[in-house]
Amino acid sequence: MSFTQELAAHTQELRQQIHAMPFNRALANGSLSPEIFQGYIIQDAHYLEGFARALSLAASKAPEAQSIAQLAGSAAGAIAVERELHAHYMGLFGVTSDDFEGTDVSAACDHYVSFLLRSAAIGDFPEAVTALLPCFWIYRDIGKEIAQTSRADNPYSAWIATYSGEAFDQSVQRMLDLVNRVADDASDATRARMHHAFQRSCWHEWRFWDSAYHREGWKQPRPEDVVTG
Ligand SMILES: Cc1ncc(CO)c(N)n1
Ligand SMILES: Cc1ncsc1CCO
Repeated sequence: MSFTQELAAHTQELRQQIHAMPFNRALANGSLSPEIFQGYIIQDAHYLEGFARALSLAASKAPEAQSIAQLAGSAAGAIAVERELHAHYMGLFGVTSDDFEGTDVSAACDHYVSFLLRSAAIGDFPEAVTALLPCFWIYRDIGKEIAQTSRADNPYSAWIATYSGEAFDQSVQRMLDLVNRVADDASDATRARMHHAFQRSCWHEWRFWDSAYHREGWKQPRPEDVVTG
């Protein structure tokens, strides 16, 4: 079994739960509320910028030239997707740049990006690339699965086409190959840290969609929890 197959086996339940989320079911049949998608796409624009920064940091730590180019290329790819997909949907749903500028990053988005940046900045290269893998892999799984059932008139078909498409598939495959090569040379202790980073990022993927679906911002102190007198 390859290392990435091991990662998949250890996270099977959570990844299946992600497929079953109401956000993804509604995206698949086109019934997802435009307000929810709008909130999601604004957070995802923030996310992709942070993700590209984390990829660039990981690129700077790569042990050989080919991986530097691969990770930096994915960083450029993420910014290109951010521009195209987000401009398309922001136009379609009437999100203005003022709406975007005026929407603070959500707690879930901030937490995920902080985790990726911390893994890339403080973790070693194996940990960094494994933390970054679910962003690629889970989106390809979800994109391909949804593409099988989605109708051509689905309002979210541009999103579905991006993540089920050939170009994205190639970058996901290169990332899987990279993580498998890194794991081949890694000690048991390093592999254990890679597993942990992967599980954390899978959880963040779940949380990002859950938070978008429930339109969560930043939880605040409850009045009833404030003790007076
Ligand atoms: C939260 C999130 N994870 C992964 C991707 C795909 O890169 C994305 N666009 N957003
Ligand atoms: C992971 C990822 N997500 C959107 S673009 C991209 C990199 C494509 O190379």
